[in-house]
Amino acid sequence: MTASDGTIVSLENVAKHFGAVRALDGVDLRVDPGMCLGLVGHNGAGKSTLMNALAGILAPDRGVMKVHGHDLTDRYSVAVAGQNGIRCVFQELSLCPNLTVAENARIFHPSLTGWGWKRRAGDMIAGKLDEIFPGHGIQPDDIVGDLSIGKRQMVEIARAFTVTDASLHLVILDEPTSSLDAVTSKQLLDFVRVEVDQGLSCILISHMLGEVLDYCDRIVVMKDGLVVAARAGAEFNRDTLVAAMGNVVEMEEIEEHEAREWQRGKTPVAVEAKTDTGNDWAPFIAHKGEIVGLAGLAAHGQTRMLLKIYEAAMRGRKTATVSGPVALVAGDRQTDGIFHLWSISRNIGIRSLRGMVRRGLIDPVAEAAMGREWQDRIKIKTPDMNDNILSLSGGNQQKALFARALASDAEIILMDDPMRGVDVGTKLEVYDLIRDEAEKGRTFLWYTTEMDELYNCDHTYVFRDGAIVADLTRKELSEEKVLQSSFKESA
Ligand SMILES: Nc1ncnc2c1ncn2[C@@H]1O[C@H](COP(=O)(O)OP(=O)(O)OP(=O)(O)O)[C@@H](O)[C@H]1O
Repeated sequence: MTASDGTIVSLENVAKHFGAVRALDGVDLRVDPGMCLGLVGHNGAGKSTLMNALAGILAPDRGVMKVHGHDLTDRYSVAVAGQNGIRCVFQELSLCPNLTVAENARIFHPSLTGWGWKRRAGDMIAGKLDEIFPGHGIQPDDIVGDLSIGKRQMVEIARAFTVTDASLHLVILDEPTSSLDAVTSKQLLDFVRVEVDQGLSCILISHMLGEVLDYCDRIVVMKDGLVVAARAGAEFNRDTLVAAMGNVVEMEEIEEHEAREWQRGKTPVAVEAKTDTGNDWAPFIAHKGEIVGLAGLAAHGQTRMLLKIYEAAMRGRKTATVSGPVALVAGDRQTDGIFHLWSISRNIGIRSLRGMVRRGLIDPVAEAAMGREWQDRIKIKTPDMNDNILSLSGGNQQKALFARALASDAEIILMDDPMRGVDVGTKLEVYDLIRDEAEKGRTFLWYTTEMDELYNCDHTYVFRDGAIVADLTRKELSEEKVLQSSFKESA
């Protein structure tokens, strides 16, 4: 059932307020069949709110929502979106962690009933995973909560593209590659392109501007709840896109990967560890003041190494040698990072409580002062730091986790893919902050799925199958070398 103009969805003048925050301030958006639409904007610009409205999760305060030309404003809901072939892959993944991969797939398909439904659901999701992510290594009977965040993201994406009886018209992908490595991200984006060429439509929300520029037919830029630019993808380049987002960063800054002066071994060892495999090409060593990268395909032992070091420092385990207090910026912020019931300020201050306790109680003035300082330093977008942490956009929650680690007394900071969902302007500021703190003697161990971020590191260990397979200096580092090491024996 398609209206005469062929549009899948059109939103007119859609607004949504959360108290004083105008998350959407009158947005128009239109998606046509066979279109990959890129949606970009700074953290808190309103992208996820707009997509939540489109997925039927949030009811707008005003505006018109039309699907296939029909005005559904008054009766729009998740069920109506689903019936009209609109699905969403959420930034904060929506899988049930206690169910298997197959059972999670079944949730989207009520028609999968009767004898053998589990096997059929398993075959369906396995087939889609094979199609999108060949070599994914996920089994239909895996419990979702046991999977790494990258694999969970893959399951959530594959599930969104499964089809049984109802047809699929539009898949909204909210930062789908944020936990995927370069190889898996490309598999997904190539798949999306094929689907779009066959008539499906996708909305791709991403802070990876290269992805949006390379894969989207049309790009819409949001700023402070408004659409500020909407043009054919080919009419943008990185400069004009960054400028449209309202970022004051210059392109040279983004591309500048100038190595800092660093002589390895001139400072004492801060961390020494080995993987469990016994196959390491080099021991894992970080010196005081060093920025050490952890690279390779996702879930090849990088997070395990960070947790091993964390446990050695926090619980006195002999799994690694650590010279001082550590703080961890968790990669899976919903599960391991934020305290969901607490305010933003308390979430930041929790790692520094010792310095804030007066007569056995947390000093609210000190806590608020720390919150305000970090709000200014890394621009956490909120009207009130006493608001609940969940009132922040995804990228702003991630900034709060950064602030927690940097505000603490930790001499060693472990970062597990810490820039998930952080916008381009903030990233550059955080990179500078990390450099400054390293100059002052802090040690950073930085696992990242973003190749470009490794250029901020003094040297980089590449992991494969749980072992260290290469140790690249800043000068030796290249995407090709990291990929080579990720697939071959050593580099
Ligand atoms: N449930 C909520 N309660 C209060 N404020 C909210 C809520 N959800 C979103 N907001 C606010 O609305 C604004 C837009 O948030 P949204 O999540 O849409 O941004 P975004 O563009 O998706 O950001 P990011 O790139 O960080 O994911 C932000 O200022 C955010 O703090």
